[in-house]
Amino acid sequence: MDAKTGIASAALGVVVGVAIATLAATSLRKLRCNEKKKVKQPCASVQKPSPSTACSSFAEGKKCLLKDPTTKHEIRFVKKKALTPDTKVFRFKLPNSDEILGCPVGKYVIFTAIIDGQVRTRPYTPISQVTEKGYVEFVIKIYYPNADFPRGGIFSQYLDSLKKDDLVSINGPQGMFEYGGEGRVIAAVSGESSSTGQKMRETRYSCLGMVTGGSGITPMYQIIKAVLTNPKDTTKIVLLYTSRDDKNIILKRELDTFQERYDDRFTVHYVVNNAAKDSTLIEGPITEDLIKEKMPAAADDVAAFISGPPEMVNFVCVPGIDGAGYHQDHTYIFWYR
Ligand SMILES: Cc1cc2nc3c(=O)[nH]c(=O)nc-3n(C[C@H](O)[C@H](O)[C@H](O)COP(=O)(O)OP(=O)(O)OC[C@H]3O[C@@H](n4cnc5c(N)ncnc54)[C@H](O)[C@@H]3O)c2cc1C
Repeated sequence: MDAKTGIASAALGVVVGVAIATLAATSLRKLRCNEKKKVKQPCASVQKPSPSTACSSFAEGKKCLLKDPTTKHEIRFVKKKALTPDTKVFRFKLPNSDEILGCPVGKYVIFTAIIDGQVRTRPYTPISQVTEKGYVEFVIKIYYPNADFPRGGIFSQYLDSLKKDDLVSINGPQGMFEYGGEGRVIAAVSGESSSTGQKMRETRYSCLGMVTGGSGITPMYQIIKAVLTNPKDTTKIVLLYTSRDDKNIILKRELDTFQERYDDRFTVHYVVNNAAKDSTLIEGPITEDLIKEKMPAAADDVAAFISGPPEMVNFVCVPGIDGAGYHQDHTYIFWYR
């Protein structure tokens, strides 16, 4: 498969891709990931045996709900809290209080529900710590009806209508790669899912450059949290995050707190398409040039992570990261659709 078109994900046609090529550079950034001299292949890709399924790579003896990617489990809706005008944190209880979900950092689960008599499925990315017992949280954007979309989003509105103690069905984990801690990215070779026990490639990075937009922040946030809250993890992160306007920046408070607390390791650049008059943020739209300017300089120990709406991913992020010189082996795309 063409690296730039991504990789077809197994069960539900969720397309995740790995992209990019060639050389280039970057310019001024607050956080510099490449202060050390660039060394050829400092963290070269290492072929490793499959980390097998679900919990094994991070749970160490913990009891997991998700043991194989296709089995469905019911989780119970507990509560939700608004983050922005159309985004909420949803909290669900796992069947047993002594078990963890079993979804590695960077992966997602599939929700299934019967809505208006039809079986519907959608992927969502947990944002709670992977070691959290008894519950799981998701940040979900609700697509409310508007003039352009009179029905709005089917599944997100269904989730928004859940009452306390309602059950929803999930299965997983799904996804092409996971963040294994201390800079390690574990990716399936040849586009196969790691959940199938396929051959894996593990690469260690000292820096992650992330480009994302809207609810595409969820996998990035989970990785950022995993990196920064692990005292053994010294990986640096630069996040370029685009939103509709100043009020619709999902998880901004949490990201700002991370930046204050870990300013030597984490930098976030917010880009807003309709900036408020007094906005101090970068005025959008996000462009290839902005990506080249803000991303860490490409190197073998620097990875590019991309997620967001497909138009942004395809027409801005991929060309931008490509132009910044990231090699396809070091570029990981969560393809939202
Ligand atoms: C791997 C992966 C992980 C994901 N993780 C998350 C996550 O953690 N959190 C999250 O919120 N989403 C996530 N998504 C997106 C999610 O799966 C759904 O696509 C999303 O919730 C929309 O589903 P829906 O059924 O509500 O909309 P649909 O009914 O599928 O609507 C289809 C499309 O219509 C358009 N639309 C409808 N109403 C509006 C509106 N009011 N304004 C603008 N456009 C509109 C949108 O383009 C929308 O995507 C993820 C997607 C992928 C592929």
